[in-house]
Amino acid sequence: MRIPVIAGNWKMHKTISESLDYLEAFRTVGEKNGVETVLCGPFLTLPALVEGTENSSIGIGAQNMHWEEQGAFTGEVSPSMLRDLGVPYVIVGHSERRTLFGETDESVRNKVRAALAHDLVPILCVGETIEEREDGRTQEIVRKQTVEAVQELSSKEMARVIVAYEPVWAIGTGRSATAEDAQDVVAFIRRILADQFDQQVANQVRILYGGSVKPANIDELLQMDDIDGALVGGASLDPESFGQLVDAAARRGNAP
Ligand SMILES: O=C[C@H](O)COP(=O)(O)O
Repeated sequence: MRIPVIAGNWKMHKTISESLDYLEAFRTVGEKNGVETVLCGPFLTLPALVEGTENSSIGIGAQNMHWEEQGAFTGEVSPSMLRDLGVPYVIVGHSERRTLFGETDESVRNKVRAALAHDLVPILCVGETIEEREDGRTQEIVRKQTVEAVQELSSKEMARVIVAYEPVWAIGTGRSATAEDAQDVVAFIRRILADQFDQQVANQVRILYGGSVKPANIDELLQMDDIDGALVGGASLDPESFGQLVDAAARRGNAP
């Protein structure tokens, strides 16, 4: 059985002291058996988040990293720096990185490989824009982004990757994909993984949905066979609502 994942992406929100206040409130609601809970804060908050979640099951993630070990890359953070800090997860290829910061399929591939080589779990984001969806190109885009990112991995490496399907038009817009539409694309990603690797690997990989996930729509999303959790932006900023999402995943995990 795939363990559900609820990952919060704070994006460029929260100072160190705000992060600590958040943890104070979240620690009691965020730890649930059978759910992998992850908080991805801005780089500066990561040491406080790692320290503040010691002896808890809450995992901490970065929102980006460079793929090189070290070098003349002003402003960048390397995988070994994250590892050294005790950060186990990293978001890779978020659409905001792709569209606002020029991230390419090639850099995403390099980052996925580097994350795995440093024993970090990459949360690989893929998803189409509204124009691509309206042109009927969702599958083409999602296939390209997925294949380009994972094509050089071994099956063992692939099984450790978490994939997040995030249609760009649903991010921060309040307009979530319907659970059925999200399921269709997530199932399609699983078929791509079966083609690229094998069915066993495809069955193992956790695939999340992201895009305007909130307490009001999480249950229907989690009822879908192939959706193993959520990558959450806005609703992860409030410990109460993020806790409700974790609760929903715990209920799903406990369901017969
Ligand atoms: O990484 C998270 C996604 O971009 C979703 O953001 P959102 O929940 O605010 O739509």
